[in-house]
Amino acid sequence: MKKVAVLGAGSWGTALAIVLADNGHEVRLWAHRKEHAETINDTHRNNKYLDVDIPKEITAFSDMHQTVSGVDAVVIVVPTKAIREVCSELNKWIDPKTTVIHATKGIEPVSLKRVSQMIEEEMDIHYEDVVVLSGPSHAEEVALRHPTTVTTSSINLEKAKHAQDLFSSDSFRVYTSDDILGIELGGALKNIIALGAGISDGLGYGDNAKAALITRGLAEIARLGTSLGANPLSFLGLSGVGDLIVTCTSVHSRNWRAGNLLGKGNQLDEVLEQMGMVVEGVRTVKAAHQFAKDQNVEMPITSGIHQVIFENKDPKDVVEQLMNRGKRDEMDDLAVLLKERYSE
Ligand SMILES: NC(=O)C1=CN([C@@H]2O[C@H](COP(=O)(O)OP(=O)(O)OC[C@H]3O[C@@H](n4cnc5c(N)ncnc54)[C@H](OP(=O)(O)O)[C@@H]3O)[C@@H](O)[C@H]2O)C=CC1
Ligand SMILES: O=C(CO)COP(=O)(O)O
Repeated sequence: MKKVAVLGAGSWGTALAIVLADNGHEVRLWAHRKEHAETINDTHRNNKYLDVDIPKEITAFSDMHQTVSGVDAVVIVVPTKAIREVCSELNKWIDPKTTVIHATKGIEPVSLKRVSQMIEEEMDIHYEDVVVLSGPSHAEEVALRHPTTVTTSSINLEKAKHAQDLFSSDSFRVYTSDDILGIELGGALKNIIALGAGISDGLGYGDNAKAALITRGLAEIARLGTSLGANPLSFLGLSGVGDLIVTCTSVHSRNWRAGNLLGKGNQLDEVLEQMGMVVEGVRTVKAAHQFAKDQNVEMPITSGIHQVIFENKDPKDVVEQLMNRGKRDEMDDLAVLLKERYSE
């Protein structure tokens, strides 16, 4: 049995805390609001975020020092916009030997940093030692112990394996990878495509359109990721196509649901207010749009979703624009990227 701290008491932090508690670990779940931690301890429920009973082995805290003292691992699961603030506080109290895992899916606008890079900037930890946990895993299903598969990835494979050992169970199968770049990008960028799948459904389009978005979305994710140095095969894995499928097709997905409301004609502000939970794709689309320009990589779907969300463009016009792009060979650029990578 290990002591593990989970920072972030939203839906995903709570579900991951349950996986760890089921594995016999002593789990400390940190909430940034004192009243939130007290409610979890008093009721063993976290109703706003997840409709399940929380095992007694999980204790909620709001004091960071108490939360992380003596733990073997810390799992950071706050929204991307809170990563820097939480990590800079964590850095005051964490023992340098502690394994640092994050399960957040986003890219920071303007700086274009991935979460592991933000962690390195805010903490006394080498980037190589940070672990990400990512894959097709809706909190609602994980909390019901439905079969789920994810990947833990770090340049330091020993750390990725440590995370694999902590989380692996009968219902939660964990693979490892050393391509943290590809795993983080896959997990973050799929949220943009899920917004698009929701918009498409909201407009009344069907399964053909969604399959097109998933497949061509994967192509542009792989295009950007490979141009940044990720292993193209990672995008065929759990944190690539796996997470794209689950997020674009599940009613649990907040990104899909937000997109669906946008497609039905609602305004972004009212959609986000209605959601009440984090919709990471909205900030990530800003970052990816900038990334694509900087890298000179074509990301037409991302650009279209940016136009709908931030440039007030009618989604139907964006669909028309996507359908009427110049004719091309399906594998054009991907074949070139793969050839470049494997020709040495
Ligand atoms: N939900 C899911 O199924 C999955 C989510 N993820 C990823 O996990 C990350 C977290 O998402 P999720 O748990 O779903 O989000 P939720 O919207 O369910 O919860 C967000 C949590 O973060 C807290 N929070 C907000 N701001 C801060 C802050 N400044 N400091 C500390 N805590 C803060 C909120 O607290 P309060 O409300 O009290 O302010 C709330 O407890 C995201 O990157 C998401 O993409 C990944 C896989 C699956
Ligand atoms: O990442 C997720 C599932 O793997 C959760 O996606 P949403 O944030 O869209 O709910």
